[in-house]
Amino acid sequence: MGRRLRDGNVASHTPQNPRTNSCSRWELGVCAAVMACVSEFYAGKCVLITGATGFMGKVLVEKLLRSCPEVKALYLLIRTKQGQSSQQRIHTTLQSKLFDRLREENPDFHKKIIPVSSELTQPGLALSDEDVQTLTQNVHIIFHCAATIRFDEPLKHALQLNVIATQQLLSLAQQMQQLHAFIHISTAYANCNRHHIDEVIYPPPVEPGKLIHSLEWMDDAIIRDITPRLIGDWPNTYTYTKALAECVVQQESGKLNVGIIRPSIVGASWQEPFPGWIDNFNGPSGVFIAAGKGILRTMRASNDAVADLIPVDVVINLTLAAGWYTAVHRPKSVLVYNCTTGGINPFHWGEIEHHVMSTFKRNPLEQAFRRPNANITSNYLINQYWILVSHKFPALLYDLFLRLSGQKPQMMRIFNRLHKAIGLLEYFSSQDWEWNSDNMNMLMNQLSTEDRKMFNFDVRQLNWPEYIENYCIGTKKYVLNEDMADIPAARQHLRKLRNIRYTFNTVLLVFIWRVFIARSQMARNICDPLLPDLTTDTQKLEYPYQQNTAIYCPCLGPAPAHQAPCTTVYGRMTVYDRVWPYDRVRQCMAVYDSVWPCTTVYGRMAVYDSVRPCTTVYGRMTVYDSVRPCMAVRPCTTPYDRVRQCMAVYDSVRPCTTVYGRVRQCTAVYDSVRPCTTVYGRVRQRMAV
Ligand SMILES: CCCCCCCCCCCCCCCCCC(=O)SCCNC(=O)CCNC(=O)[C@H](O)C(C)(C)COP(=O)(O)OP(=O)(O)OC[C@H]1O[C@@H](n2cnc3c(N)ncnc32)[C@H](O)[C@@H]1OP(=O)(O)O
Ligand SMILES: NC(=O)C1=CN([C@@H]2O[C@H](COP(=O)(O)OP(=O)(O)OC[C@H]3O[C@@H](n4cnc5c(N)ncnc54)[C@H](OP(=O)(O)O)[C@@H]3O)[C@@H](O)[C@H]2O)C=CC1
Repeated sequence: MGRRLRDGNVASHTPQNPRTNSCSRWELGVCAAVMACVSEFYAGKCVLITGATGFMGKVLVEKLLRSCPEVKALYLLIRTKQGQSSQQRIHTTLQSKLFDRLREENPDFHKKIIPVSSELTQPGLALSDEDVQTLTQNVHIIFHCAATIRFDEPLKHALQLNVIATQQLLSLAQQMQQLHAFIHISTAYANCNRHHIDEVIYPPPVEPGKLIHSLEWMDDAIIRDITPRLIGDWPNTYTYTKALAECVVQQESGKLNVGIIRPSIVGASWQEPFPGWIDNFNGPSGVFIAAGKGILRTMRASNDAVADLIPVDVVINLTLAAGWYTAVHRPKSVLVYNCTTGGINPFHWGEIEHHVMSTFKRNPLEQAFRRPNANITSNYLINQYWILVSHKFPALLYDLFLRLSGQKPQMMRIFNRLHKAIGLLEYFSSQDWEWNSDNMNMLMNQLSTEDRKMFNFDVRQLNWPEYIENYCIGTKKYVLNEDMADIPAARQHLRKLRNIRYTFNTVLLVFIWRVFIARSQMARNICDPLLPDLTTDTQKLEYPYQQNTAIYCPCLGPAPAHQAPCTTVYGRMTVYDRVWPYDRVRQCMAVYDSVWPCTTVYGRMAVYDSVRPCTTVYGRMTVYDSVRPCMAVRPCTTPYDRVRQCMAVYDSVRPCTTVYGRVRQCTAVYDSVRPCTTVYGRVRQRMAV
């Protein structure tokens, strides 16, 4: 148990009423020792909440109204947005599925909600005088959740909302006559430039007042240029301004009772109001969805790094309990609560990957782009390779398909956005931090048995595989609004995708084999010995070339004597094209065949000799042999087999083991034709003779 002093040092913390189950009757006179102190504390209280239309704000409003039904009023500071007033916006927010359980239990819950129009980035929070008066007279507890959580927010705007608005809210709080507690929601990553993070407010990277003053006169372009220098060790403007906000809270808290909650990565609900509730793409949710849709195949993350996820209901339960504790026990200094799981019940990104993939295979998302199969790696190059092969290449192909079918290409655009988003998250998934959570434990010990159940934030009980499964299903149901009844159709779609993949892979393999491997001697040298030699001993004796050709023609049988496969120009050209796509040779052979199509080896040799009598072993043997084995060996019916057969014959003349040697061997044949300055000229000449 430790209390933090304003100078950031840790001191031993003794609650002002150090009883077991210390529900303090003496300060606010609200509860009995084993009763639900927290909910009774909120009875009759007016609570001000900022950020109530946001992810955490909504869960806070719901939980407060459901578990503290005697709360008097909730003042929600909401800005007008997209032409909707704060009243209309809260009305829309309350329609969310999140409030279904509350609607059932207490249909009149909305009567306690009082929307107050407020733009937090404006002077005086843009509150009307009347609203200021109402708030200063009535509010007992403030929960400040509003913030910009975008990692790419321009520094000036992030500062305005996360720091200046906090400052203004604190000065409004100072005017409040009945305020018991001010709870500020920060983030566990406010000090992510450190590896070990205690529950203290660390010295700010820069004096917030000075920075605010400097940025006031600078134009946006200058600020953009100096932002990387200003934020230094912090990965983005969000974490940087959250660190400054903590400092502002400490500086401006005066006599207020202040608590700071630092959640790590807030995920879907664990238990309340129902498992798996989530309504946005932030943090890991977007990554899970992208992986479930089969779009995301690779991401940089460390398998062994702790994934410090924390369910949103855990954060809200802790926040409400901290509100109670701060008001009742009035710690002398700002108390910071690191609300994390890593130190208590660690789970790793590698395990998360496994459970996310297995859940989405069992409960597929609709209209997946590919079968879910994402892998994380900490290696930059491997990740880049997979981005190229598994992201960009399929995106290009799909866009090509869309273009050809008259639609607008979109896949590359989606991938670019995804890469931007995951690029911003990688900092958090590639390393881990150690957070001290003494104050969270202390607060748990302060709760009555009843409260521990009602405001449960004991993450030791969290069963990760179950939680991740509910989380993934939650993204399907509440973010993508997909119906669970349609899962069989989604599975069918995955099966279709699998068949398409098998077909595509087979075609690709054949293509690669024919275009690259079949032309590479090195690859053949590797592959050929692996193929079986099915030649019988008799065949070997009868026809020595079969020893060379057998391995290329595994289904050898005695060939009919008259068989002469090289009978067409096309077949002949194909053979040459495969061996060496050299236009002149093709031309020559085409000319020969068109002049005198030969069906026997002797005939062919005669043609050859009529153009240029072969005087070299290479030239002679190669031409002769390339024809001869074809006549004896039957099963080589494809051009590809034929080429291999020919090459085997070449090898029998002078086996080559290097690519270079191979090329030379081939060119020896061509060279015997080459002395003609032009082939046509030569042939015409010869023909004339
Ligand atoms: C299976 C693999 C398993 C391995 C998993 C590994 C996972 C690692 C996860 C690490 C998470 C670390 C989080 C650290 C959090 C720090 C905690 C906090 O305090 S603070 C809390 C954390 N704060 C944050 O997480 C904020 C991070 N987000 C941002 O900063 C910005 O949204 C942005 C820069 C990413 C995109 O900006 P911009 O290009 O202007 O685009 P818009 O904003 O306008 O949105 C465009 C579209 O994209 C959608 N979408 C949004 N986010 C994601 C996403 N992550 N992804 C995908 N999609 C996303 C969005 O819904 C929208 O859809 P639509 O409406 O068009 O259909
Ligand atoms: N989500 C997470 O993973 C984590 C969040 N946190 C902290 O929790 C808090 C809540 O986060 P979360 O709910 O996820 O964030 P959301 O982005 O979901 O919600 C932000 C809220 O702030 C409000 N807001 C933003 N700008 C203004 C403005 N100018 N005037 C009035 N209201 C404004 C938004 O209102 P509007 O609807 O009008 O935009 C919205 O209600 C933040 O302080 C964040 O730093 C900490 C750790 C992790």
